Amino acid sequence: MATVVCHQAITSHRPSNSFKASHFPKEPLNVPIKLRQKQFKIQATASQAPLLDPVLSPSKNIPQSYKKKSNEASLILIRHGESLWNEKNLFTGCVDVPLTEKGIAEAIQAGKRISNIPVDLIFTSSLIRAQMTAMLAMTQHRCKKVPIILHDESEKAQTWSHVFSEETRKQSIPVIAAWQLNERMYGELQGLNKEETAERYGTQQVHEWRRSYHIPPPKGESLEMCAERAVAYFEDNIQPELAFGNNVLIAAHGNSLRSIIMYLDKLTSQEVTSLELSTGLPLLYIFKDRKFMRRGSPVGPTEAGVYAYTKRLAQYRQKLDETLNQ
Ligand SMILES: O=C(O)[C@@H](CO)OP(=O)(O)O
Repeated sequence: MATVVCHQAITSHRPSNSFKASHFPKEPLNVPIKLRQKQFKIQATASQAPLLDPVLSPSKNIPQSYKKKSNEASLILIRHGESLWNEKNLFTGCVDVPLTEKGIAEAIQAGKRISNIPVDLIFTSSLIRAQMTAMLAMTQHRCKKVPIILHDESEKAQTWSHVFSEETRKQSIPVIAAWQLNERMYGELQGLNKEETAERYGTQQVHEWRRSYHIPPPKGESLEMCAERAVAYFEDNIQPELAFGNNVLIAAHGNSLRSIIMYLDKLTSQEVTSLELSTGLPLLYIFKDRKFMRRGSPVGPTEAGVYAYTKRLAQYRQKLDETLNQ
């Protein structure tokens, strides 16, 4: 299988000038500073360690910010549940529409399926359907932590959303909303009915707009253009977190996730044309030794197979069982 998008070396990120150097604990260079700034903000006056999962954290006394948490991490991808425009069969793209009742149920079901898989950090797009999906899925997680959206749109938003209790911080999961993970911008197709558009322009033309890698819809983004921002964001902000040992959940969209999966699975531009993602379906990857290993879709919390993915995941589930049975 040819490699279209190569795994690039993880680059270091320097603190921006606007942030005082003294605010930065020494960290592995592969930990994105921007993200740590955000984490730091939520940690406020606490220990300055990264947000840790107490279940996975080997020792609560060692400042975790100074060492890699683990050489293995889980990555869960979820396409949002059905939206009101999916239901109406309209091209949606970057139009910000919410989930339907069915979409809400799908998100909750996805949450049940990943409820025993560790999540330390959540990335969503800036669109409500992805954010709703992440939040609803997390209501089912057995860790019972609270997902908290980090607001960095202004200094004031950052300051006003500080959390001043370390205990509370430990019981929370930061949620980072990034426009780069938004759905592909569908240009002049946004709001049009898919079936009517196929009748007007021909099935073949509409299929090329929807699924080809290089061909953009009128005044919109091709999958290639979408990949330029979504995969770059993944490489710069998400992969370093996985390399650090943080377990990540990404809730995003059909096409932004297709571009990320193309990168993870090293699909060719031809192969990605037949990649379809169902709404609300979680997909699990294990990141180890700088490689992504696809593990399919977790079936459900009661299925034994889910816990056989890796020793680390089995241990996590066992710890959850012990903690919750106490
Ligand atoms: O309308 C959209 O934004 C997308 C995802 O729902 O549609 P398509 O499957 O055609 O890429």
